[in-house]
Amino acid sequence: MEVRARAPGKIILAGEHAVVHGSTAVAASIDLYTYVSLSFPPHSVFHGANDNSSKGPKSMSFLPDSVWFSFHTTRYKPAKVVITSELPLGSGLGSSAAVCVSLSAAFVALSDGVNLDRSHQGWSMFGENELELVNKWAFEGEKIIHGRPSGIDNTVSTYGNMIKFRSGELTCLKSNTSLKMLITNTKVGRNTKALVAGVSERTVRHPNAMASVFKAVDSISNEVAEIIQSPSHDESAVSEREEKLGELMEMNQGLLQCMGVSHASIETVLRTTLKYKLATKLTGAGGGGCVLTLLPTLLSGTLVDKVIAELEACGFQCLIAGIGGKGLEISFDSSS
Ligand SMILES: Nc1ncnc2c1ncn2[C@@H]1O[C@H](COP(=O)(O)OP(=O)(O)O)[C@@H](O)[C@H]1O
Ligand SMILES: C[C@@](O)(CCOP(=O)(O)O)CC(=O)O
Ligand SMILES: [Mg+2]
Repeated sequence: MEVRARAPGKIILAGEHAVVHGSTAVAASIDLYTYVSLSFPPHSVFHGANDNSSKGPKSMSFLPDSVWFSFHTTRYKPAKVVITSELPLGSGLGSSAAVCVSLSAAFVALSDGVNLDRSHQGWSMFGENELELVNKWAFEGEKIIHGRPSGIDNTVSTYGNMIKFRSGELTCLKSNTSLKMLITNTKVGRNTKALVAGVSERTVRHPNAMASVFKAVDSISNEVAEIIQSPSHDESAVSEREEKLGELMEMNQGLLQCMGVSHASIETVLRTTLKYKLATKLTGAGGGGCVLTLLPTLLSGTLVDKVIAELEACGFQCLIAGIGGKGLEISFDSSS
């Protein structure tokens, strides 16, 4: 029996870092995935606890009040885990959450006591209870990688869509029109754990100033969420909405700079896109990594190509991903 799980990456439209300190943030899943395959080789032999020749869970059960697996320690069975990812790692697109979500999902799918139709062909979704369970486990995994995660990345990777998130509470945002974002990967490596710790240290040094920054970000995120959900029936309403969103992205970027998480490479992307009057902000932890540029609906394809060419000439990598799609999915293969 093999189970495959796939979980998407994400972009944060507003509120990264501040969300760790209780502010609202807005995020959307993107159509780039991390895949986990978990299989038990056929005819594998169970080993006793004192037999060190093979390690791995025979079966798992969930303790309702805890958020991690309970392994049966008396007997072991070898398992093979293969992880592949379409996401660049450590770039702000939530690869850490995607690997935690997909890995947790694979374990949940094969654990005892979970009622699933394992004969179903192709990708399928978990029920509400399983999603909640996976999200909790993935949050525990994010704690190992991020140190102090807000939970927004694992939540949007689990549930997909576009979400508003604050202190563990998520609201699904319903948008009538699509948003188009250019994602520029500066290819400057960085580490979320270190950047999140840096913001916390600055908060200790300047508690009042930082509280005001986080409050401003909270207002920005709430306004972004409102705009995303506002009806925009005609062209002028769409343009007005895009102008407001662009302005809020620029304001958010200014506040991220206040938090100390921008970078020379991010500033280069900002300057380049500003020449085309396009709004840009970093996404994720910053310090390099990926940057978002809002592409207005009426912007010509030629102009988009020109911006991309100029950014790529700086050594950056550009992509346009589908946003707000599906979250976690699983599939079973009983023949293997
Ligand atoms: N496919 C993967 N396989 C193994 N580890 C991974 C994978 N994807 C992410 N990680 C872990 O997550 C880290 C990157 O997470 P992070 O710094 O939070 O950036 P981001 O989540 O934006 O990609 C990697 O250094 C690695 O430890
Ligand atoms: C900076 C932060 O808001 C998002 C981090 O995202 P990423 O790991 O850079 O993809 C941290 C968090 O919310 O846990
Ligand atoms: Mg991460």
